Amino acid sequence: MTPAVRATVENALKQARMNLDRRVERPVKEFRMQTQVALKAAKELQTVGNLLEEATRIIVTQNGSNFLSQIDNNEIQKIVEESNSVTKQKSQNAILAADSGCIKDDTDCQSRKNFLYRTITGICNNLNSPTAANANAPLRPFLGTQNYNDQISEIRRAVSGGALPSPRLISNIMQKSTVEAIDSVKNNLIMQFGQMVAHDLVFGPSATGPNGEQLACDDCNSPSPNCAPIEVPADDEYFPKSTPTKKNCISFTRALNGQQGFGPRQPIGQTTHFLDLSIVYGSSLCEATDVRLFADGLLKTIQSTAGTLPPFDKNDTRCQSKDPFFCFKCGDLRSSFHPGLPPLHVMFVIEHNRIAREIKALKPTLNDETIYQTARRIMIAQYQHMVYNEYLPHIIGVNLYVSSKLKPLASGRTKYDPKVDAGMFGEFAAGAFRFGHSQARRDFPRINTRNSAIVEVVDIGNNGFYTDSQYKNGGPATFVAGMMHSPTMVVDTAFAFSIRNQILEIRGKPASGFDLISMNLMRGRDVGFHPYVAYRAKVGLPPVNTFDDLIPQMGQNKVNMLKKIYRDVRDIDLFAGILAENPISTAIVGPTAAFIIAEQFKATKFGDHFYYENAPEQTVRGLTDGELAETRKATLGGMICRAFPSNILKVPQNIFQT
Ligand code: HEM
Ligand SMILES: [Ca+2]
Repeated sequence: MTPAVRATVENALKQARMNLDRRVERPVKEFRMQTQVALKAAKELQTVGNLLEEATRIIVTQNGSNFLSQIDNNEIQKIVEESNSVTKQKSQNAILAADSGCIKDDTDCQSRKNFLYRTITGICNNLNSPTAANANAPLRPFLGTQNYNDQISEIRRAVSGGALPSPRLISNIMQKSTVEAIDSVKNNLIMQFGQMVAHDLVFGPSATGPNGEQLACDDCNSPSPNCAPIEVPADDEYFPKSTPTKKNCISFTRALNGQQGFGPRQPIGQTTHFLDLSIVYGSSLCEATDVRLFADGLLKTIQSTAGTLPPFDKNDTRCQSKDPFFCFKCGDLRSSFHPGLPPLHVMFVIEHNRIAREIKALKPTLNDETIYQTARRIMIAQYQHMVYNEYLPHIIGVNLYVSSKLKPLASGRTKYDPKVDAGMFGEFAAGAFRFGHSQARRDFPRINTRNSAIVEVVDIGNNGFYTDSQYKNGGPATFVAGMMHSPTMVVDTAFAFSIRNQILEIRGKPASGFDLISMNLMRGRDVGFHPYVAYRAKVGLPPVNTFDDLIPQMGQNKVNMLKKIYRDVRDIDLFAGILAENPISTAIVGPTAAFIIAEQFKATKFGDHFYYENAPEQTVRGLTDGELAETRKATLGGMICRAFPSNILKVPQNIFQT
């Protein structure tokens, strides 16, 4: 970088700091429910991210966008530190150390320990690029670039230059145009398992105020670049409607900006991007510490009359159910979000502890750490096998599954490719893998398998961060039984009432929650998705000039629906487009979602040094041949039977079918 460029950068940073000091970010007046809570390390990144976003804006305004190509982003970290314009930028190691009081990850990638077991944060998985796909790594744009109106952060606009239609309007029209349908074959466990996989891979934290405050983003005229309020149409049937004199908006906080160089806003994923059961073991060192018992390799549990439960999290301020029905502490902050999650979380914890006890019985002299890490390694291997062997073919269909080399081998080994970045694609995280929101039904019927009767039906709509139901009626096991024996919904453009109206609604306070479908649509714009049609070429679908060109993938009715929503075919949001596509053969999603999901799971498999089928090499101790042979026999059904032996006596032959 030339001295002149450097001087321009330093000036822009100085000016940006002053602008941020003057910027009014409105914190919420009273606490609001949220799932996308940013942890400490993400907030550290945001301090720099917000500064660089503002500095980019200044440079583009003053020097034009071409100037950005003269800036060497590798030098920016140092300049930011030297210019002292933010509290000293923390390096990755400092972020790890920021978890003071918690166990430490060994960040020396050359040390042997990291080669034996995965780190908690995912650091050192890729030895050439130690922070690739670790907790807080950036989301990767599927087409290589993001789409913002100003190339920096402003939400995409319609081809006409005006605003795109409100996501709530889109959600309403999709719902009205489609008849809700239940899946005639698949059960609700496929939805719930999918959400666990989603939470393992993705956690996009929301932006906060400069001091970590929750932002108020419900003012339709909010000037904050961290807010994108969702306008409620005048004919809305649930949320307070907009009127000719006053617009009403559903609150929407943008994804936390973790950009560490000049250029566009950069969303991040706060969990490890690897498929590594971070939902169980945590993605930060403090989470990992909180869930461990630190004796005999065990994880903490609670014994209740409803069976084994995860330990309490008495500090979760989002918890709506009161003492003694505390919310739970698991490896992921969203574990008490709705009734379907704690049962699967506790199942993994029970299985971990069973394996740990077995190891201890076989080798009584092993210490806590070794037992914990060994059990964790076996658990992750079993779970990866379930995802690749049992779950994925149902989602993307057998042909793509096989041609993408996602099917586990019957024998032999896979080969790790250090050139593959396992990091999440933004379009997977905030688009394609959210197909499950259309699978979600309104309720969770609980079944007592001893008499096969439904004992209770628990609605998602008034059970967000209420865990009282987990302590009653047979506990988690009856939820799992219910999921196995009740159907899931078809993936299409119709959604369950609670999903569209009552996410995180507080009991007795109608419209205090959110519409998940409009959040998905806005999230896609927030993180810079291109319009749906831009992805089709990569998928191998024919180009689109008019709405009618979409008929082969969507059918006339869906195309009519999209015409009602968008003025130009190039305006269609990715999430709306993929849900409007008809499923491909033997899949539950259409060609575009299937393609993005397949590409992601390829990266997740071949870019993970610890993927369970990889050959053991000098640097990473993979599974032995015997261990791998055992892992290849692992099934989700088997784990369910072992976790709930007194309640669940049999499971479906195909675990994802009723
Ligand atoms: C009852 C079921 C479910 C509910 C209530 C639910 C709710 C939510 C909510 C509130 C968000 C955050 C939205 C945002 O702020 O942008 C989210 C994100 C997400 N959901 Fe779901 N979800 C459910 C099931 C599923 C399923 C079955 C899948 C996939 C198969 C899935 C995949 C995702 C993904 C990939 C994200 C992004 C994660 C993140 O950035 O944190 N969800 N979901
Ligand atoms: Ca993970």
